[in-house]
Amino acid sequence: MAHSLNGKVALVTGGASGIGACTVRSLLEEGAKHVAVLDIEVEAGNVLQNELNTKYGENKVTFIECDVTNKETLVGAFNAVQEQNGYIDVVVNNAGILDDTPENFERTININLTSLIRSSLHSWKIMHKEKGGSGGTIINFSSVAGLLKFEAIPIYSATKTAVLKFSTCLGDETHYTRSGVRVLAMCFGVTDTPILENNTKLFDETAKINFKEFKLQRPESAGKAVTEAYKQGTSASVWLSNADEPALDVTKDHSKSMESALKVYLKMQQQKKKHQQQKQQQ
Ligand SMILES: NC(=O)C1=CN([C@@H]2O[C@H](COP(=O)(O)OP(=O)(O)OC[C@H]3O[C@@H](n4cnc5c(N)ncnc54)[C@H](O)[C@@H]3O)[C@@H](O)[C@H]2O)C=CC1
Ligand SMILES: CCCCC/C=C\C=C\C(=O)C/C=C\C/C=C\CCCC(=O)O
Repeated sequence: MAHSLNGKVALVTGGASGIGACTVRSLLEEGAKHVAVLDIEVEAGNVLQNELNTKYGENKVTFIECDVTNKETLVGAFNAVQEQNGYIDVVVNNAGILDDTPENFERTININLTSLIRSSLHSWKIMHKEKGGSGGTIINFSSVAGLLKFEAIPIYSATKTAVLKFSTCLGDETHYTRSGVRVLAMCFGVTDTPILENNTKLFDETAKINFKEFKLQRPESAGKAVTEAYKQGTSASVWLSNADEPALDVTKDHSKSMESALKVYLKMQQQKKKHQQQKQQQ
């Protein structure tokens, strides 16, 4: 059965830029009644809110300044959205960073995994049919780094693998039957967003990739894939959004994702090897 976004209230963490902002746009395109954007980037959040309220009508989007790692602020933001809209039907846990430096790896885990779990469990509590809720959907952002092996980013990859496992367990049919809470996982291939600018903060400097040489996925394709997965996905399903191709359900066959993703990443591996050889020759 296809699910509809018409009239739904959604909350997107880290929704002020990149894939999150494109997800906000796609949710509104699909008829969402209201979208709350939680982010630490106040200027970008306000600009997005104003732009989309002009386009779609007053009070369609609310920006809330929120660091997802702060428990009180996160729960406060959920409460504010519930008070304003009566309910939250869809939670998109998008906020994430890629910083595998030894100095900052704990923040990467905290944002990408701990806060995502906290947000999911809070959403679960609100939406759970046996706890007074009416069901809903949680969409958690993993990555091709949760499906394939990218040795240059071990910490980021660990968080994304854990997100994948957490989401497929929480969304399992045994839970879904009772909770009415669908949990989906999205795996994106490399997508052209500000996260690439932090490509300098790598675990291993020799792995530096020049992304300018590749045709990267457009963030709009990733945002569209999120709403496609929302419409079609069963609970605990895993979706791949790579190279601007339509969203692909890879729950049963992760090798499909390999097939699609490897075309791009084999080329990256070659570039990396060349870079390493050049360094050795210096
Ligand atoms: N761009 C890519 O190639 C891929 C991205 N992803 C995932 O998609 C998600 C979004 O990434 P992008 O849009 O690419 O990055 P981005 O850097 O454009 O967006 C991330 C957003 O999260 C916000 N954010 C960061 N820390 C936060 C915090 N503590 N509290 C609240 N908001 C916070 C940022 O301000 C920003 O608006 C991340 O989870 C990322 O891991 C997954 C696969 C590929
Ligand atoms: C090596 C750092 C890549 C930085 C790219 C920026 C963001 C990507 C976020 C993702 O979730 C995508 C996941 C993996 C990166 C894909 C390819 C990098 C290849 C790295 C390698 O082979 O060494």
